[in-house]
Parts: sequence; C-alpha cells; structure tokens
Amino acid sequence: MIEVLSVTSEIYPLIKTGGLADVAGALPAALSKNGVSMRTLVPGYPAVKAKMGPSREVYYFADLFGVEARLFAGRAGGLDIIMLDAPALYDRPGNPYVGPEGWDWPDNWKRFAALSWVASELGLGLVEGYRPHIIHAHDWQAGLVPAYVKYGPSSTLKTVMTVHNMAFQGTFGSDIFGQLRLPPHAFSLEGVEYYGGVGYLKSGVECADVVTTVSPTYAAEIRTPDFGMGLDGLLNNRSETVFGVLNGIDMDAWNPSTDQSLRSTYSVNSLGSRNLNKAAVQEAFGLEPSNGPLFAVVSRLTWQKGIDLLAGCIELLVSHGAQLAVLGSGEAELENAIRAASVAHPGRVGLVTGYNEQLSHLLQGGADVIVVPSRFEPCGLTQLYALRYGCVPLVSRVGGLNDTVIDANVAALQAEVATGVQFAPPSQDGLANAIRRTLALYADEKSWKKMQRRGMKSDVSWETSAARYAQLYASLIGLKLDDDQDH
Ligand SMILES: Nc1ncnc2c1ncn2[C@@H]1O[C@H](COP(=O)(O)OP(=O)(O)O[C@H]2O[C@H](CO)[C@@H](O)[C@H](O)[C@H]2O)[C@@H](O)[C@H]1O
Repeated sequence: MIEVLSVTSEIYPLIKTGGLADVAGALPAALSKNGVSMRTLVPGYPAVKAKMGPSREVYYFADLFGVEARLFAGRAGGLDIIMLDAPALYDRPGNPYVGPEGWDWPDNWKRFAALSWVASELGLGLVEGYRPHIIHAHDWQAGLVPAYVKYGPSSTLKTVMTVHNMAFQGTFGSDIFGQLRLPPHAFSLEGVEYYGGVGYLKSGVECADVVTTVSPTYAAEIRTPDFGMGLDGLLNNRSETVFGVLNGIDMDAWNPSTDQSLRSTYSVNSLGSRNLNKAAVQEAFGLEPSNGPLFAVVSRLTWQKGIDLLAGCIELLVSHGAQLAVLGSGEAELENAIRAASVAHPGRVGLVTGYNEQLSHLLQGGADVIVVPSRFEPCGLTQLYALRYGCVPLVSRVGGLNDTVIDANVAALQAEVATGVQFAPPSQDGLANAIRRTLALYADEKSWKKMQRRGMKSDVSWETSAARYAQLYASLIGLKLDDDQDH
C-alpha cells in the first residue's frame, strides 16, 4: 500500500469554494482501488470542525508560527482527515481566504505556511504510527510543502505538486521569509524566491519531485507565456516531470438517477423527466414556463470564466427565444451586468447569487445547455457534470474543455461522436456563433437527444486518472515510469 498525505485548503463535503474541493474530496476513494491509502490534512475552519466525526488529538503544538495548535485525526464526510486546529489562524467565519470586506486575510502567508510546515513534519513521522511515502500538495496554499521537504532532513520523502489554477500563485513580500522556518539559502531561484518576493506556487513547482496539472491540454498550455503566468520558463526547464492528469468526477455524488437535489431523477432512457427539473429551474430563477432552450451557468463570475463574453450575448439568446439561468458570484461588474440583463428581460434571464450546491445540481438536471466560455480552464468540472446529466456543454476550446467535449462539427455529427459545442478563440463573436450553432442543433430534437445520451455515456469517472496518479506515486517510490503519454 502506498501511503499518501494529501494537503489541501478545501475538500468536499467539508469545505468548498470551487473545483479544488471536489477533486480533493473524490481522489481518496478513487485511489483506494489502486493500492493507495490517502489521508488529507486540512485546516480546522469552523465548517470543517462542525463536520468532523469522532476524532482524537494526535499532536499538540505550543508554538506553531506563534500560535497554539492541535492535530486531530478522524473520519469526516467519509474521508480520512487530519485536521489542523489552530483557532488563531482558521477559526474565522465565511470564506477560507477572504475576510468580510472581501479582502484577502492579511496573514494568509502564515495560515498556509503553517499548514504546509505541519504537512512536512507529518511526512517526517511527527505522529507515531504514521509516516507517508509521499505528500501530495494542492495549489498555492500547500505550495511550500515541497520546499519544506527539499530543505528538510529526509531524503526519501517525495512530493507531488498539483496546479489547479495557475492564476492563483500566493505571492508575498520578501519580509515574510525570515518567519517561514526555512534556511537562508532557500531564498533563491532554486527555492522560494520569486521576483524578489516569496512565491508559494512557484516554490511548489520548483521544488516538487513531480508537478501535475489537471488536463493534458493545460499541461501543454502552461508552458507558453500566454498561459504560464510567469512560470512557463520554469515548467519548460523541468518538462519531463510535468504531467497532465485529467480530473474525473464523483460518480455517486453526481448521479442523475439518485440525485436528491432534483425534482425528478432520470436516466439515459428517461430523458423526458428532465422537463420537471426544467420547470423547477424556471421557478427557482424567476423564469416563465417555456419549452424553449434553457441555457445555464454555474460558475465564479470572473474574467477567467469569460462571463463578460456571455453578458455580451444575452440579447442574442433572448431574441432567439432562449432563456438563461445564472448561478454564481464574483466580480461586482459582471454580477451587475447579469443582474441588469435579468431586469431588462424579466422571465427570460434569471440570476441567483451566492453559493448553492443543491441548485447547481438542479441546473445540471434541468437546463438544456451549460455554458462555459472560459478564457483559460485548467480542467473544468461543470462540463463534466453536464455530460453526466445530459445537459449539453457549450465550451471554449481551451484546457480541459478541449479534452473532454467533442465538438458537434459536421464530421463528428456524422460519425455520431459529438457531445457538445466548442468555439475558439474565446471571444464574443466566437461565443455568439457557437450559440447560433447550438440553437440550430437544439431545433433538431432527435439528433439533440442522441447528443445528450452520448454525453451521459461518456466516461467522466476517476477510473483512468486515479490509475495514472497511482502510477506516478509508484514511480516516485522506486517503480519505473513506463510512459510519458501525458507530458
Ligand atoms: N455559485 C455556485 N454554487 C454552487 N456551486 C458552484 C457555484 N459556483 C461554482 N460552483 C461549483 O464549483 C465547482 C467549480 O469547479 P471548476 O472546476 O469548474 O472551476 P474552479 O475554477 O473552481 O476550479 C479550478 O480547479 C478545478 C479542479 O482541478 C479545475 O477543474 C478548474 O479548471 C480550475 O479553474 C463546480 O463543482 C461547480 O459546480
């Protein structure tokens, strides 16, 4: 059995702000079928503490970066959890990263350095009876783990760094370096130094034994200046140890035939029942009853996600008799643009702001089309949920969207392999054309149903990718890597 300690700042169903939580939450079960035992270290946010089942204290820190802290081991949400309970760092309401005013917590550098340092200590055998072979760090919040291991005493402990989004790098001023518990020479190009400051993600990408990202296309994209966000050179230097492993989804949590968030469950053979869910979506978003095409968005409302492109296409949608339901929150300007459209087109455009897991399921089970017009998308999960739910994805051709949706071009339609609509490059004109194509496809009811069914049958599970992670882990602890197909 390979023992892996996963380190993440969010994990479903304990705490979630985005796709990272879904992936961190689904991987342990998927890996257990591949000879990997995974425990997860997560901060003791109030939401995590509330969901923690029976647990036992396994370590006490009198001084963890200046605060008192405890480690608790136990089960929560079906997962093996080690919770870092440091009330001075994590016992704060709301979102894990930002305060009530919407600004990053000023001590984020310390909150996530502490998490990463504790992970590296666990890797050295801090808790009796537990010594992982590998630490798997997710995103910048765990980005210092590989540095702590590299500059620490163990020569056998290995690290994997997974980048879920290059846009969030965790960069701080050089003044924090002295408090990071790293030796002076770690403030260097080979360590944590990044343009004169400290880069958490940079340090992870530099110091980890293996770097992965969440789709093969994104793994290639981030080696270019357009997508690398300053780290492309570094990634190119170590390209033989950078891999793209496509995300899967939790097939039990997202199953239209058992999903309790739906008004009506259904399967590939009972697509007609989706109409009841469509009606429920229309009610929830203040839309009038209609049999016309219902487009939906479940997303952070940000520039990355191309929500401005969508806002520019709302007139087009409405003029063709379509409706739009948007669930999400984010940049005020984009939220306002969608809100204004909902006021201008009552009954045709609806916006629900905030985070609502149940409603996100209902949208997948009731909308006809999910729109993901991202400018970049490391993998994207919403289009995977959409495929599973017979909701046709309309996506830009970037990152994991490129790898998971087969565009309904003439050849793919004839070959009966199309599962959605893609457009490139991500521009308003591109999206507008894709919307027109989607409307034309929707008008052909028989062929549309076939496309829905193909999506529902496509493999969006973790099976292949969990085996790939297991193979990477095995290679790190002494077994040979036998291919480089996803470099
Ligand atoms: N208002 C809301 N209410 C309820 N649910 C909401 C919501 N807004 C978003 N969600 C949910 O949050 C998740 C978003 O995941 P994505 O993978 O699409 O993007 P994200 O950018 O968060 O993740 C990053 O990490 C993941 C994981 O690797 C990559 O797939 C992705 O490309 C990368 O940007 C989905 O489960 C979605 O349903």
